[in-house]
Amino acid sequence: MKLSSRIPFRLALKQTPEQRSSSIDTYQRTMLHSNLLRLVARGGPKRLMSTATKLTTVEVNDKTGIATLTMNRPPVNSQNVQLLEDLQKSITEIENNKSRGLILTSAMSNVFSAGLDIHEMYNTNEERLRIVWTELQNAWIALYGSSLPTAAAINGHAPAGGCLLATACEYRVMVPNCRIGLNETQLGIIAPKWLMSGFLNVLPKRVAERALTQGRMFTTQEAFEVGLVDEIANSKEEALEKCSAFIGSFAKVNSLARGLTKLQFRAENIKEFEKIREKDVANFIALASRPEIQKDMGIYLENLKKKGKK
Ligand SMILES: CCCCCCCCCCCCC/C=C/C(=O)SCCNC(=O)CCNC(=O)[C@H](O)C(C)(C)COP(=O)(O)OP(=O)(O)OC[C@H]1O[C@@H](n2cnc3c(N)ncnc32)[C@H](O)[C@@H]1OP(=O)(O)O
Repeated sequence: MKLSSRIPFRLALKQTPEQRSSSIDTYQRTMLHSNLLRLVARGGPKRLMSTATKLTTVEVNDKTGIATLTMNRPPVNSQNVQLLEDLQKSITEIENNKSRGLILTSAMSNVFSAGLDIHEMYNTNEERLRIVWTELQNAWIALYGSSLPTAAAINGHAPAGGCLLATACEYRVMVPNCRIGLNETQLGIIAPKWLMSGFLNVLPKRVAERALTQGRMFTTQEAFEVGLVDEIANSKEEALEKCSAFIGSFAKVNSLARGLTKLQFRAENIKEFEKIREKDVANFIALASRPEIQKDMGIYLENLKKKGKK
């Protein structure tokens, strides 16, 4: 299955009759392929890999060779240093074990990830802020710069850092009635350029600029309509199946050629990021230490708690 051949029927209708019949044909082949993969994914024995991690698990499907990396930090997978480090360890392990692809998902029932753990940035010292931001950078680059096929099965809300992880992947499938986006401006903060790269990869510049300046959180349906997510699934299981089908679409492609091609698309963003990463840590520390930002964080945390008690 070629990626370029994944044309939904609604787009196929706008094509010439020749294009349409070829698209429908490839669409049917795609569906057949994905149904086959689903059968394999369901039936395939799963192997838990030996990750020495506390907050992530890795399961490899022996039949498909696809690894599922699950974040498991209740209640909302907020990204503390431990989770960010565990993500990196698991990604490295999946790469070293020559899995055919990586699916990122969450063990929570309604949240993919709530983004950075605000507690880790509140009332703390510069050294801790340095570690938090460096580990966020490291986790992002491990995922964004991986040559493996990557997909996110977004089985719940994905604000801020949650959206960052999802958009570092090549493909996104999301369950209904959730929200995803980079809401930084709503919080009175500015996301640095590298943090927007995944978002800018998948959205037209104009849509991305508006969403980022508004701090917009898209519903699942809205995210699908603008292309922030590629498919909607009715359940986590279906999302995992659709992600497997996406990764399976590379079955007949040379993996080295595929990986290098992917990295060529991402090289400029990665180079820019490497150039500024030290300075970016210093900027973050300066911003997060500001008394008014600290005050806002305290208020934000209080409001989250109050909302939780309602
Ligand atoms: C103003 C603060 C900003 C920080 C500024 C830092 C400096 C600048 C940096 C610049 C760039 C930043 C890049 C990335 C930033 C981030 O990722 S910041 C985090 C942004 N995340 C959010 O705004 C999401 C907040 N959470 C929610 O909206 C909801 O929790 C949810 C994800 C939609 C889930 O809802 P629900 O299932 O109803 O759960 P809740 O009841 O709301 O939450 C359960 C408990 O979890 C706590 N919690 C939620 N999110 C966080 C979090 N991000 N960090 C820490 N804790 C969180 C929540 O308080 C509840 O706690 P208890 O009441 O104690 O159970």
